Order: sequence, then structure tokens, then C-alpha cells
Amino acid sequence: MESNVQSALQAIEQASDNGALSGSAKENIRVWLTESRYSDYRQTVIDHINDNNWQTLDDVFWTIIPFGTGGRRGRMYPIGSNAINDRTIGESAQGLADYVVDYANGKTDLSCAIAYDTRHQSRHFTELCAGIMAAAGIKVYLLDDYRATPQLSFAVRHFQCDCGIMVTASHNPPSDNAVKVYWSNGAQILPPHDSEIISRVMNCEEIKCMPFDEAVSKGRIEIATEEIDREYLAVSAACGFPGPRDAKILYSPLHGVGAEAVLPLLKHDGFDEVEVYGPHEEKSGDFPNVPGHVSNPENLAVFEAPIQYAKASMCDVILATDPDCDRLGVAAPISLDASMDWDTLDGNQLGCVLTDFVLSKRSEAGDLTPEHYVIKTLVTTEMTRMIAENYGVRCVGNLLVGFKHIAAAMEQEGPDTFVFGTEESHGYLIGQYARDKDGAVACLLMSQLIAELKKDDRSLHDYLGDLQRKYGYHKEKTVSLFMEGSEGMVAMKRLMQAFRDNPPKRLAGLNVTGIRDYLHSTHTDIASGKSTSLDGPAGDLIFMDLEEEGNYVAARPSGTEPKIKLYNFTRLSPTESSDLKHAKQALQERIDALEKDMRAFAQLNS
Ligand SMILES: O=P([O-])(O)O[C@H]1O[C@H](COP(=O)(O)O)[C@@H](O)[C@H](O)[C@H]1O
Ligand SMILES: [Mg+2]
Repeated sequence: MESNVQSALQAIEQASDNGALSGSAKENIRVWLTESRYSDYRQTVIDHINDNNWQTLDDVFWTIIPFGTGGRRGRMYPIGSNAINDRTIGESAQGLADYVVDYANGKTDLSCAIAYDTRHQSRHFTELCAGIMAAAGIKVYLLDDYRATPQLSFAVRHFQCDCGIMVTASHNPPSDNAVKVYWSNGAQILPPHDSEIISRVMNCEEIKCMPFDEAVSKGRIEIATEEIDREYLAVSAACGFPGPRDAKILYSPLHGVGAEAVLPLLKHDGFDEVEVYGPHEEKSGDFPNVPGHVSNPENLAVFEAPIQYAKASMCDVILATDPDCDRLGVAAPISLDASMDWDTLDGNQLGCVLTDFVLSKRSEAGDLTPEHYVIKTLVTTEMTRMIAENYGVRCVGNLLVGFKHIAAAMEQEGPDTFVFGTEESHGYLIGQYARDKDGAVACLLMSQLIAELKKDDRSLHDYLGDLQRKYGYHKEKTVSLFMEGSEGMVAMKRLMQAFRDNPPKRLAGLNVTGIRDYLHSTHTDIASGKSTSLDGPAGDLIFMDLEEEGNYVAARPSGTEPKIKLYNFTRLSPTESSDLKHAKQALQERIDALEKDMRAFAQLNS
């Protein structure tokens, strides 16, 4: 062994002994220093060791970057098993290619659709993935300009591909990137394919990549952007409903890809007054003009400046999509009187108004049977279920977090009777053309709803208020607690364990009456101490039910960022909700108290 590798190995031993490196980082660095598959990166690793760059080394090596809720996602750094770089992206594509070839069992005309967003290095990683697929004999249909995640999901289905790759880290910070990996049905990978792909990724030895230009000239990469733009427009436009189109819309792509999907769709549907909010228009991985560079419609601050602009230019609504255009955020005037106060809607509220809008249209058309269904996840408001049941359709809702679970439920229940899919984190899907959430079609539905309401002189908040009076006022709030690096992971595990071993007894002045632990599939009744088995999927998600019906909290580690998500759910009955103002205030107080108590518990136990 070369002497510089020898001394680097000694140095990491020492660093681990004196606490500068975690044990897992030391082990992963050792692999990168000694195994031939990492030889291209060896010198850079040694340079970091020689520079005593221990914190960085620990951050980028303490684990092997996992496949989370939405793909393999993380911070970009040239080296590291826990970073996004040519090696981790390359092995992801190689592992996928190897599995697709194995799974095909001799079938030869294999193909993969690939698209990418506006992030730093997205185009670079795209060419790498495309070259790897081409070298594996898998034909690539490439969207060669910035395109939306739902367009990629559609492309996989349209070309009947065996798999797909979307290079994007969605709304994560500018430092991050990722691949979202799709199976032949257009949904992100799930069992049994996911574990098979992951095992090939982890055991990937050599990465074989054909130079991009060569693969294009040999026809192994086909540019499919025009065809997908045209066909996607046709299928997405078919998702809407007839009705008025008079609405003045301000649209923000939050520096991402959305304009390419949203603008043609709204124009085609007859919306003539759509303006792109100028400061958010530039396609840039720095997300320069959104507060804190957090390009996420969940970040209410992104709406502050656009609201001022929209008020001044008399817009009816602001629509914002996240950088890969699979999430929708909305701000709208509270009422259509002269006061012109605006407010945003959260992901659950948007899901409810869209669910009701879609069901009301389908119901008017006599197009619903008891076989029809909407889908939501376990952390999505129960108001969705009430709306669905009111229209006589089913709600499939016992699902883990992640739109891929909604896609799987759709396959299982049968796509023909699928009406709408909705999740708390601003994801919505209508129709069968894709198997992932679609921010563009959500924009279309929202625009149609706004135009209908405008005709009747009603605001979106009036519409939501009617639903809240009918089904009871619901107020939910998701709180994220960031815990970074190897220490953060230990803290997250400790906190999840504390919820299991010693859960809070009271929250917001209400007794905790039951614990639903999806990891161990148990329901524990606090009063009797008895545990029974819990129906539903298995995953690291725990609910604490409170003494008032419909009031509960949930906790889980995010699968896209290093954080614990605390989901707080409150509700009042319809009778208690007749005075909306009063209900709103009461639940705001309860939500604030829940958040305070949950934060305090987390502080003590992480
Ligand atoms: O980031 P996106 O827009 O791809 O969205 C992704 O992340 C969301 C939040 O996941 P988590 O709670 O694990 O962070 C998921 O609900 C969603 O289905 C997934 O596609
Ligand atoms: Mg996204």
C-alpha cells in the first residue's frame, strides 16, 4: 500500500480515538482510501486528512446517503459517501441500470426517461446518468432543458420506459442535489424494487459511462423535450373542468422549472392574464430572491413580496410552485371587499379546497360512484376524508408519508376510479397521466376555482370557511426541528425513542389518551396501559392522541432533510365552528400551545 494511504489510515484512527471523527465516518473513509472503485477520489480524501479537515470529513462520511422519501438527496460535495457527487450519483444510476437489466431477464429494448431542474450541477449529473444508462444498453429519452418532476413521471409512462431519473433536490437548500428514481409505472421506487436497487447501488463496483455526445450521436440518447411538452400539455389540460376563465394570476416558479409546465397549460386553458412574478423568474440554483434562499411554498416568507405586488396590480391570486414544480403554494385575498388583506393557505387547506372542487365537479357531472376514492397520507388532515365521504366516495388514508405511497395506493385500488391524491406537504394529483404530484395541474385547478369564485364575488378564504363550518374548523401545523450531521442523527433517534418510551402525558392542557406507533404496529391505551396491534403500514411514525376527538400530534424523521417533523392536528366540531372567527382564535391558541409543549419535550429529550 502506498505510504500516503498508510499515513492517512493512521491519521483517521487517531482522529477517531480523539473524537474528531465518528466511528462510522472512519470506516467509510477507510473504504474510500483502500478500495479501487474509489481511486479517482483518493487524493482528495488524503488532502482533506492532511489539512485536518475533520468536521467536513465527518459530515460527508458519517453515513451512506440513503434513499429517502423523495430519492437520494443531500448536500453536494466532491467526496463522501454521505454527499451528492459523481460517485454517489454515478453508483445510483449504475445500480438502477444493473437492476433494470437483471429484471428484464433478456428483454432488450430497455429505456429510461431523464429530466433535470435548475440547480447547480443538475445538467452535469444528468449527462452522467444518461451516459451510464447508454453504456448499459438502456435507451435514454432526455428532456434536455429544465423540466418539471411530473413531466418526467409522465414521460416514463408515455415512452413505456423501464425506469426514470429526475435530477432535483426539490425545495432543499441551494447546497443540495439529488436523484428521484422512478419505476416503469411512473412512480418513485417502492418495494420490492427499491431494496433490490439499493443493494446494487451499495455494491456498485465499476461505473461505466459513455461520453454524452457519443451517446447522442449514436442515437442512444434521444432528445424528447418537444414531444413531452406537446403530449404533457394535452394530458394535463384534460384534467381541468369547463367554466369561467376570468382571473388575474400572479405566478412564481421560485427560480425553478415551473414556467415551462404552468404557463402553456394556463394559456391553453384560456387564462389570458397570467403574469410571472419578475424577481422569482430567473432560473437559478441559488434561489437568489426568495427569503433565506428557501424556495419552498411551505416557507410563507416567499409570499411576502409577491403579495405586495399582487395587491398593487389587483391580482386575484398568487400561485407558486417549488423548484421542480411538484408542489403548489397559494396566497389569495381574504375577502373580495375593499380591505384587500391577503393570506396564504397551508398544504392541508389547499388539499381540502381542491378535493372539494374536484369532487363537486365530478358529482355535478354525475361521474362518481361509491367505488371512486381520494387518497391522503396519515399526516394529511382528516378533513379530506370527511369531504370525500360527504360525496359518497372512499378515502384511502392509512399511508406513510411520501407521494410514492399515494401512487402505490392508486395502483392497488385501480387507477380508473382514482379521483384525487393530496398530501400535507403541498402535493396534489388528479388524473392518470402521472404517478407523482403535479404542481402545474394543481395550478390549473386552482385557477379554475378562483375564476368560479370571482364570478360569484367570493374569495378562496370564503370557500375554505364554508368547508370549515360544514366539517368543523380544522387547524394543523407542521413544525420542523433541524438536527444535522452524525450528532443530529443520534439526537433524532433519542427523541423518537423518548416519544415511545416516555411520551408526554399532557399536551396543550389535554390528556394524551393513546399512542399509535407505526414502527412497532402497536396501539397503546394510556388509561389501561394495554397495547393492541395497529393496522397499517410499518414506518418510523408515531401518533399521540389527545382526549378531544380529532386532536392529535405525530412525529417522524423527515426523509428529505436532516430534521424531525412534528405534526400538530386540532379540530372543533361543526357546532363549535359556526362562529368561524371564534373557532379560528381558539384553535390558534391550541396549536400554539401544542407547538410549545412539543418543542419543550423535544428540547428535553434530544
Ligand atoms: O421534496 P419533494 O417536493 O420532492 O417532496 C418529497 O418530500 C415530501 C416531504 O417528505 P419528508 O417529510 O420526508 O421531508 C413528501 O411528502 C413528498 O411526497 C416527497 O415527494
Ligand atoms: Mg418538489
